[in-house]
Amino acid sequence: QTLAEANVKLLEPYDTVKVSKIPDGIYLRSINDPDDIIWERLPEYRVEMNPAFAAHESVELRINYDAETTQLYMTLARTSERFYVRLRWVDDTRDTATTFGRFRDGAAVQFSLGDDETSPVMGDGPENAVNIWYWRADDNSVQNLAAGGPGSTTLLDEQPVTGEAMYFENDGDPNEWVVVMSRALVSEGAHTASFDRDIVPMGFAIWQGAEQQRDGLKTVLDGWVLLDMSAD
Ligand code: HEM
Repeated sequence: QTLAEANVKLLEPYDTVKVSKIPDGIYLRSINDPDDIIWERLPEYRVEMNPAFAAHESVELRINYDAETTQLYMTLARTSERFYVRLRWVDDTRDTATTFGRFRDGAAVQFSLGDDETSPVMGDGPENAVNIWYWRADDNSVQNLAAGGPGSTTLLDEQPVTGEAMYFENDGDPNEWVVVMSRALVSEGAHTASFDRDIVPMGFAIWQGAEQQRDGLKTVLDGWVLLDMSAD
């Protein structure tokens, strides 16, 4: 465990975490600025990410269950208008294109549209769907998706989620991606997660492009983190 890890609280699946409130009148330099000083003032947490189990055979052939768990660092915040998640993780290489044997880096968060009984494996059927925000390093955009289990990922008509990423080549320390995604708290549309709830179950996925990760081949949090939205 590095010093950086020791200073950041580890969240286990099904832990509750309070979403920080950014006071009214405080603004980021730009809407999703990954490098804004505000992030240093808010608590950061981490979760341990493990390879997603093989949902189909082609994943089984490529998966490396012995791979070390990776750490995903996160800051969870809201203003009176928007919800923000800032993700940070070590990645030696910046993969922004899909070429032979290499794929783009990516990150996604998912929200249960119901409670934490919904499957954290991207939901389970149309009645137990999830809303996914999916950032990809190739076009640096965030897609607003819905899924009711692996293989059912659908691009939604409404695209209210925005994001921005920065890749830091750190002198002496490992390189890392920092990605901020955000959305207005109030957003219309089918399969759009509501933040007007006491508890919002949230999940996480990371794709390391240099390790051929794409689709189901990725690291995930095995379960939900329960967002406590009550801060004011
Ligand atoms: C054990 C857990 C999981 C398994 C077994 C799994 C499996 C899969 C499979 C088989 C696919 C390819 C078919 C498709 O596009 O639907 C896929 C794609 C995808 N998954 Fe998952 N998944 C898991 C967890 C997650 C989590 C936690 C998230 C988000 C936080 C997520 C987000 C996505 C996204 C965005 C895609 C589309 C990727 C692309 O277009 O390259 N998954 N997953």
